[in-house]
Amino acid sequence: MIKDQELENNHIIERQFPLNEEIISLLKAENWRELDQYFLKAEKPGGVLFDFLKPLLDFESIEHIIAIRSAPEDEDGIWHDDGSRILGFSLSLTQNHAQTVGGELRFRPKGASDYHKIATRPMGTILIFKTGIYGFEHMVSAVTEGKRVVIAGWCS
Ligand SMILES: O=C(O)CCC(=O)C(=O)O
Ligand SMILES: [Fe+2]
Repeated sequence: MIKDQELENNHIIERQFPLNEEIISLLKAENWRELDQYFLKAEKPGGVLFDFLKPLLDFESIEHIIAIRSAPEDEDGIWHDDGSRILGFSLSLTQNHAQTVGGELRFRPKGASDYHKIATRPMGTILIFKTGIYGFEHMVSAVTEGKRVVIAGWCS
């Protein structure tokens, strides 16, 4: 059950997630392994990410991946709905978002021709959105300049 009124009404919302020095130094060092470990802990009950998302809806577990897209080899993603997950999120860890072109998150009711688009967000911004369970789908467009780094994840 969704508990956040803004998420309920708007289907996709943007919040600021508190990033600490540890995350920022791991990012600068491109230490993806340790960064992944950090979020494995953060997404467990009592962890910072779990507790951050908890007020928004009822869920039991979180999974994540570190998704990196960079020009020029990047390609458009495909429309998808995150399957049986009840919520999707995309936490930007993009350090130079002003120099990053493309990498839009596109979001729409399944099969609609029009979509809502959100350019690559600054580091610390988290987009939280409804999945196919609620009749929505999303995709990420190709990064045509720069590099986009996000923690993409799902609540179940
Ligand atoms: O890269 C993103 O912002 C979202 C990625 C995504 O939708 C997914 O991995 O399911
Ligand atoms: Fe997704």
